[in-house]
Amino acid sequence: MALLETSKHSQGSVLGSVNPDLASERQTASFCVEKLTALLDGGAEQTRIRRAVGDVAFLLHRVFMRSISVLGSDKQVAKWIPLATQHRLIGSYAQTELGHGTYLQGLETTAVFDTATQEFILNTPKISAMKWWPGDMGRSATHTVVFAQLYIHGKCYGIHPFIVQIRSLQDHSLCPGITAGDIGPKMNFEHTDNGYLLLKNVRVPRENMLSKFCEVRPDGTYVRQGSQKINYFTMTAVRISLISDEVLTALMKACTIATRYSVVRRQSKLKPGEQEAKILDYQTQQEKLLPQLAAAYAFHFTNDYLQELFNRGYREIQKKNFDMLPELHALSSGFKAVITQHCTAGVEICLRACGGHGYSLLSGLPSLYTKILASCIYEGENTILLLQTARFLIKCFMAASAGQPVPPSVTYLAAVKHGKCPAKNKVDFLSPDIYTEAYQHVAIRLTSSTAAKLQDLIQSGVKKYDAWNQCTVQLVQAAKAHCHYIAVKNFAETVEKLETKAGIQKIMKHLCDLFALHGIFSNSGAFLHDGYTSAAQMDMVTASYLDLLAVIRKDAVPLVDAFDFTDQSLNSALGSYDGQVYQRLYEWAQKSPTNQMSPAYERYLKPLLHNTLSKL
Ligand SMILES: CCCCCCCCCCCCCCCC(=O)SCCNC(=O)CCNC(=O)[C@H](O)C(C)(C)COP(=O)(O)OP(=O)(O)OC[C@H]1O[C@@H](n2cnc3c(N)ncnc32)[C@H](O)[C@@H]1OP(=O)(O)O
Ligand SMILES: Cc1cc2nc3c(=O)[nH]c(=O)nc-3n(C[C@H](O)[C@H](O)[C@H](O)COP(=O)(O)OP(=O)(O)OC[C@H]3O[C@@H](n4cnc5c(N)ncnc54)[C@H](O)[C@@H]3O)c2cc1C
Repeated sequence: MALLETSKHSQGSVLGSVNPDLASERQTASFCVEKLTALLDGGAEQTRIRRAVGDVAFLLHRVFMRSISVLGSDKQVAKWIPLATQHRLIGSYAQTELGHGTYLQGLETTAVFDTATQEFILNTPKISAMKWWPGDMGRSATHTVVFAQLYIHGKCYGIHPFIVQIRSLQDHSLCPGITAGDIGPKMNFEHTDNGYLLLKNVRVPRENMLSKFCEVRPDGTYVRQGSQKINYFTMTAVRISLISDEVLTALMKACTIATRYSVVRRQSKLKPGEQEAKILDYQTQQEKLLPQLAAAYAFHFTNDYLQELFNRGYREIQKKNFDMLPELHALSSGFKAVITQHCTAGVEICLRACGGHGYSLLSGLPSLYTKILASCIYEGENTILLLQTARFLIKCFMAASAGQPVPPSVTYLAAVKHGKCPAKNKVDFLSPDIYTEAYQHVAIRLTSSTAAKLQDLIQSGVKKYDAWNQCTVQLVQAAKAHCHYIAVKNFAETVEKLETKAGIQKIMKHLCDLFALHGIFSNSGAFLHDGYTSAAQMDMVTASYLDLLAVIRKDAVPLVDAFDFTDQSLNSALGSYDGQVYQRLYEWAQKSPTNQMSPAYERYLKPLLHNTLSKL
């Protein structure tokens, strides 16, 4: 869809004036929007830089670069990263095959080391081994990181990454032994040419196996530092980057579009005798949109926490200390799944909250939704990743129960479980201690009860793998509860440290309360299950939750303005900064290709209509 004239800056208007209904929402902000934007960017200087650079178009190219930067030796980084940074090559990440995406041990592409020529010979032994899905592989990429089973002197060492040139830098023709193309149409993911790749006796030099942690010496000796899963580390890195770069941005854009539209759209009479109400004045509309807004802020701060943990873990790994890797894998996996799932559902809620106009491509919402839906699948299908988190939780729960030390994010598993929620009235549920403890209680209960079921099954003679499979639904629940507890706890701790001036801490506290209470309100069974909270206390949660909607509603527009998206990046007739919705819808519709005379008229309609004419 063509980008029609929109203001280049988030505070501009090409149509001259800002819709008064939207303008009035900006006069009553309880906090400084510019300061909140700076907080989200990590400082005013970062805001200035971001505004200057604009939205960096994300290519799979960065996943290629990330593979080399985390798995490549210093020499390989020095050689390949400058070429990729200057776009003197276009990279791709070729791991998934037609027959395997999740089960990496099952990948069938082979890389056999030839000591005579000091090369690896890569092959696609059968159709199911064909690389299938790699982004930019279809037409664009000149190079790719291929994940293949490494064989030396007939012994398999598991999957390893190899840099392979697939297209000529002179004329973009396919290199010898390479067959590649596009995998065909997808559910609106056309901005990337996902492709297929077949390898037939493709030879690459020994230096092309990424060798920061694993190396093949000239005589064929294999040397590895850290666990064999270190070759999965790119995925850990991308899962964390993915959250901010792709998924959270989509939710923030959807919240911006739906919120601005909801103060411009007037529909039905709320107060008899007055003009039609802004749809955001309806409690149900607030209950659709404001928890999504709270989640966007919550997960922004969760991502800061993950990024800090990753940076710390990566520094340790570079010192060859791999102790943090399991916790990093468990958290990145769990949050990639929880946040992609929540943001996908959130974007859909925003789309549906805009009525018919939300369904128009001109709203920008359908393309946000279909694009973000893919994030629940790629970079690790969500169920698989939640089971990885659960595997870590069960291991740590057993260790904690035996009094052994466990990583910081799971020390709570050894905490004494509280019998009952101490809240006496609805105000108590605005206390982070009260709701954080409630989330902790549920997380401990789900992990401990599933661990007990697992143990009972095994002790009753069920094979371990069968017992595990019979617990996977509850293991997924435990993993989600673990992540929600950490997200709530982290949001509350972050708010505690915020500056009180400029009204930022107050509005963030309201959003933190809303995020936490929305989770309890919409998943009340988990909190009522063992009597930890009573039905009366659940009524208190509901009362505080609904009160918060009215409080936050007043700041809804300033809260989305703080995301600071330009009209160009929103690409939405409903969400532009000036709120001139109807004018833009009409203008954009007139210019839409759907308004060109269809060839079907000449071929089908005209003969029919002329035939009718002759009969009238
Ligand atoms: C700067 C960048 C910008 C990016 C900006 C993003 C924007 C993005 C835009 C869109 C871009 C689309 C990009 C899509 C790109 C793909 O989709 S790439 C392909 C993604 N594919 C996957 O994620 C595959 C998922 N599958 C897997 O990871 C593995 O098969 C599984 C599920 C972890 C199982 O592996 P396995 O070898 O069978 O291992 P398993 O027996 O389950 O576990 C063995 C041990 O390994 C450990 N382990 C497993 N994995 C790991 C790991 N990763 N780390 C550490 N330990 C691990 C386990 O914890 C376990 O430990 P213990 O419990 O034994 O102590
Ligand atoms: C838009 C898009 C872009 C992509 N880009 C890339 C790329 O650039 N590079 C790349 O290498 N790959 C890419 N992929 C592939 C992607 O990584 C895989 O599709 C993903 O890892 C899921 O694997 P799969 O397709 O084999 O699904 P499967 O694993 O076959 O999943 C199908 C179903 O089986 C279930 N299942 C599978 N195993 C288990 C189990 N052990 N326990 C319980 N349930 C199980 C899953 O939960 C799921 O419900 C992309 C995919 C998409 C959609």
